[in-house]
Amino acid sequence: MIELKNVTKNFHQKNRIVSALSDVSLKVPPGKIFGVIGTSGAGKSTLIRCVNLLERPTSGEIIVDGKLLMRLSNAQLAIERRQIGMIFQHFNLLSSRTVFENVAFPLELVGGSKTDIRTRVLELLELVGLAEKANDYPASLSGGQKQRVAIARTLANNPKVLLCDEATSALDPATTRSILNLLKDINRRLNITILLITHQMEVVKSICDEVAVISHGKLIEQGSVGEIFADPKHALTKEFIASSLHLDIPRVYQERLQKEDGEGLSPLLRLEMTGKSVNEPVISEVSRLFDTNFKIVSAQMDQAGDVNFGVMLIELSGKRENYEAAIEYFISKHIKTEIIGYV
Ligand SMILES: Nc1ncnc2c1ncn2[C@@H]1O[C@H](COP(=O)(O)OP(=O)(O)OP(=O)(O)O)[C@@H](O)[C@H]1O
Repeated sequence: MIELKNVTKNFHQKNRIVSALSDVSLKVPPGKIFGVIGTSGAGKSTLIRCVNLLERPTSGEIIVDGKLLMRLSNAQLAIERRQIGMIFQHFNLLSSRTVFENVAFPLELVGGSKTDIRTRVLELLELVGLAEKANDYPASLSGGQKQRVAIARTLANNPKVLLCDEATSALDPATTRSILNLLKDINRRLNITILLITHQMEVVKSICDEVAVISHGKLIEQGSVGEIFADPKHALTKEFIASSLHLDIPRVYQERLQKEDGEGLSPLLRLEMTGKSVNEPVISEVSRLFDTNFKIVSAQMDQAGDVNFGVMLIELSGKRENYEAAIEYFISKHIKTEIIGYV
């Protein structure tokens, strides 16, 4: 549905050239959610703005729904852009218009009877769960509600493609989840293809089917979310995954934590499970095989694509030789195991 072929974008700044995208190629199949993740300045915004030609690539091709956008006249491009919705980090609502009027705006631009517009706007507000806010102004809405209005507005003309430019970056975690759920719902119910850019692996993990990692204007790795989480190749990809596997050591444990093993102490282990880790009840096996006991101190287990992964802190107790064997066993099962200390 969306294809970027060898897209390069250079910006000319005074007497130097900034290379924002370099030979970027990707394909987003119809009906899929594709995420592009990268750190600040990697070229994410430039990439997504190239898809609807808000930025014109220096070279390469942009193909959306079979049309080579860079070869279209301005009039043809204006028509094609109606198929491409876009939402932004800061929502970009019109502050002097009510929620209803914001959503009606794109419909007024293409013409239509007042009754048709009203019916469509109310249907869209229902879809995003904001029917009761129709007459409110954006200033009185929360960030999440503003993004819902922006989503309703961009869906007004039935786009085939939705571009999301850091759509949840300005939102708190709970609101982020509700907006991501809404995007997933829209993707399923309306079969809209979504391309999103983000710096948060959480976003990729929760709704994307496929992901590409961008660094210094180049795509360094791409694949299905399951594949990438199971077997990340590039150090940056590993870092992004690790950042989504964060677990704090509870304060009572931090206070008791010793660097060295000693009489009466037990190791505190950090176990990281990825797609390579075997899907077996390893912890209870360890307990049985090596006569050790374990206590789960904290855990964050999740699913990305079809891969189970997560991180867990456990306190192992038993004889030293037993827990050493247990650690060996975890490692043999491809569970990344680290002794944080002894408690
Ligand atoms: N209009 C412009 N003129 C000159 N340089 C630009 C322009 N837009 C972007 N750049 C440069 O291109 C590179 C990529 O910028 P871009 O905004 O695409 O990155 P990003 O990954 O979206 O970053 P962020 O997450 O911080 O928004 C940066 O070096 C940036 O300074």
